[in-house]
Amino acid sequence: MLRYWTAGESHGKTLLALLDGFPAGLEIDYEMVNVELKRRQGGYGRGGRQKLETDKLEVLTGIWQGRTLGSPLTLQVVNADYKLERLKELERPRPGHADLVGAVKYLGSIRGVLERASARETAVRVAAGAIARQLLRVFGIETIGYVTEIGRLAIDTPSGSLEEHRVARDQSSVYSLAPQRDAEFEKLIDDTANDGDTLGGVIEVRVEGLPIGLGTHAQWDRKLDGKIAQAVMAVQAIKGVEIGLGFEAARRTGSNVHDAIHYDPSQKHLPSLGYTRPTNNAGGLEGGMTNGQPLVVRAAKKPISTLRKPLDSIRMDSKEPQRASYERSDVCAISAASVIVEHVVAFEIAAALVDKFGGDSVEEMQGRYQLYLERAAQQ
Ligand SMILES: Cc1cc2nc3c(=O)[nH]c(=O)nc-3n(C[C@H](O)[C@H](O)[C@H](O)COP(=O)(O)O)c2cc1C
Ligand SMILES: C=C(O[C@@H]1CC(C(=O)O)=C[C@@H](OP(=O)(O)O)[C@H]1O)C(=O)O
Repeated sequence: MLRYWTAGESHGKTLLALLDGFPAGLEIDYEMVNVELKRRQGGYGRGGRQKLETDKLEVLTGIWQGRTLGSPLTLQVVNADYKLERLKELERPRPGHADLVGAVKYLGSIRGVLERASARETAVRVAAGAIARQLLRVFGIETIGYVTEIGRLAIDTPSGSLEEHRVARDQSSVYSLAPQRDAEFEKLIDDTANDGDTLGGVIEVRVEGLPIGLGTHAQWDRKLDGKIAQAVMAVQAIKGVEIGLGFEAARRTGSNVHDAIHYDPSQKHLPSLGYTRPTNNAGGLEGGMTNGQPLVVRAAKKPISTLRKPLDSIRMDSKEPQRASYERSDVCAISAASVIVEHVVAFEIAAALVDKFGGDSVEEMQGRYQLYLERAAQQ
């Protein structure tokens, strides 16, 4: 079983991720991970913190001569802005952040809660996901995440190859697939910031090259749609997850939702084994299992909670009404969230891949993967 946990506070010494169950024999590409860490730090609308940080991956355990050993991997991203001991308590909880509930629940301080609730923690989730993506690549599985909506402004997803999408996304200051519309989005973010307000948006993640049969229908907590939904929903500020048509499927009749099944023997050698679907409304998952089509996941992110023009709140000590606290903050972090969601989805796919083809090493997994494709093609 491949799984991970993270540790670390936003302004603490360091952030750690502990990956257990990662197979032996993968050569870790640090540069690829660092590119994703940098991308997560970027996107138009980020606050001052990102000028202080230059996130870099360190691997503390589980590798020898650059390759994974099959023993637990510990990933580290050090915080440049380490100042936790000097930081003061926040007196007025920010609506939408973990401040109020956390301080009540833990019978403690707002500071002690916000430090861990903060999305700074996602740096190591991206590192874990980027290493998972390197495992996926061995099996020809590729991922991308991009922004499709910011506030009320939307962009249709153009059809194109993953590679074309990557080029477009990497040219866009907001990580959309339509860099020519950046100015519109930047203006919206600037105007909102000038009003002392914040923005959220919608992200889409695509995964291509998936074989039929990752995940299972057999037990509720092993269904891959459920696992993906949990991983995505557990990203800070994500409030909705859709797979394929998602909520739109509820509004259509069955014949306008379900993807017809065709067969093309010339595609028998592909991971989709020759089964073709003229549409992909299911978003690549049926019965909690991958169906050989691209996985399409969307996530809705709420606006940032810390407002320069704060909402009503109270003082925790006296309970008298006061505006919520304000401290340095992002105005819009949807672009960063697109990187995070891509990587948490990638991790779940890698975990499902290890579940199905797992052995102790990548080489063993490859052997089992080939055997499965050969046998499944005879069904
Ligand atoms: C990439 C990213 C950056 C974020 N930056 C901020 C921020 O600067 N200020 C803030 O108040 N919330 C920020 N958030 C959102 C909070 O972390 C989040 O709302 C909070 O932890 C409460 O959790 P919940 O929204 O999931 O309920 C950010 C979220 C993400 C994904
Ligand atoms: C540090 C990151 O995001 C932080 C997420 C965050 C929050 O409350 O979630 C609050 C801000 O922290 P700070 O007060 O230090 O500026 C963001 O900058 C990061 O993504 O690397």
